[in-house]
Amino acid sequence: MVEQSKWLFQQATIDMKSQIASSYHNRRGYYKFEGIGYGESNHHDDYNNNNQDDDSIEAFLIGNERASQLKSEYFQARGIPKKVWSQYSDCQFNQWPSSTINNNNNSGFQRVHSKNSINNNDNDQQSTLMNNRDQLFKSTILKYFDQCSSISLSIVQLISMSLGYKKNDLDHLFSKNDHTLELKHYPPLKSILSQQEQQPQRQYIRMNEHKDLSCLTLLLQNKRVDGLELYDNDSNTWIPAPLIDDCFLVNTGDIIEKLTEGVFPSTLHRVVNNPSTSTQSRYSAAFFYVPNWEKSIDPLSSLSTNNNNNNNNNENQDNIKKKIHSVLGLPITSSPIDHSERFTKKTLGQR
Ligand SMILES: O=C(O)CCC(=O)C(=O)O
Ligand SMILES: [Fe+2]
Repeated sequence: MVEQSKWLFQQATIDMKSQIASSYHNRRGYYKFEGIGYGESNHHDDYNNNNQDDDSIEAFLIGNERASQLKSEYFQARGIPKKVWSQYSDCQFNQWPSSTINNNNNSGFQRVHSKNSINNNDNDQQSTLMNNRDQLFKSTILKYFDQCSSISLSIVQLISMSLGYKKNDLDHLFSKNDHTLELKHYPPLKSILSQQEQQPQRQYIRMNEHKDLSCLTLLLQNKRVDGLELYDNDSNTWIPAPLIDDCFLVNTGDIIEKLTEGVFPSTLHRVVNNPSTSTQSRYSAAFFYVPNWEKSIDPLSSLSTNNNNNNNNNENQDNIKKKIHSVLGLPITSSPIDHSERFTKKTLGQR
């Protein structure tokens, strides 16, 4: 996975990244954001700025590849024919880096990789190699997405059993695998490095403290470059999360806190710049495991009373909807909640 991140963030050119740039209508794809300290400005349009001194964090976001199925209830309720679901602006779709669409359009990606080409034959070979590289990226990421989905389901099932409920009591919430995977690249901080010469021990915040609005987050970090810190409520201190080879870090999010009525509280965390690794890039892959967008999020304990307690369910649904919308700063509408909205770049500075 880290190899795939390195390929996308380090080898793809600005042109290639801009072709898969996320937008207001489709937040999936590539974008940059300012994560340091309290800087909340987003560099949404800054992929055109190829400034080597840019300290912004780069991100690439995908969701379930079968995007149009995720909101089937929504489309059906509005009588929208299935064949046009994928064209609706409500439908987010994955954007994959592709050298094939770039081959003949003089893209930066092709230019970089054709530098050593001597003749057309070489160019063809280069294209084939690049095609294979794109496909490897896509297949690895999609496989990783699927594997994270199954691991997360197993963890949720363990949580359910640990609280005395049936193993499969929560399964229905996740039947569509409507999750989000976000790769991130924290480049070495040029601006901070110069300040560090004066204060070598000082730590800098690269992503502000926040709780994830997911059920669970599986976090993969590259070896040796740590930086994640968790807040310990007992000692009121930040504790660095040690890097353990071949292990995920599993963060609990707001939704599991709601489902378990606080038994599994949402973890407050942040990313800092470890002074000893300031000169290195940090890569992370955060998999946000969330319920299907149309599901209401009710405490597990309400399962037995669900059938005769509809008013209460609506109240719970309204409360979580208000919470999500207040975090996002979005208007409250009568549409079902799109849980994945909270991972947009708009929220990153605030989390
Ligand atoms: O990059 C990391 O290690 C953490 C990222 C994170 O907390 C998030 O994206 O919510
Ligand atoms: Fe997070």
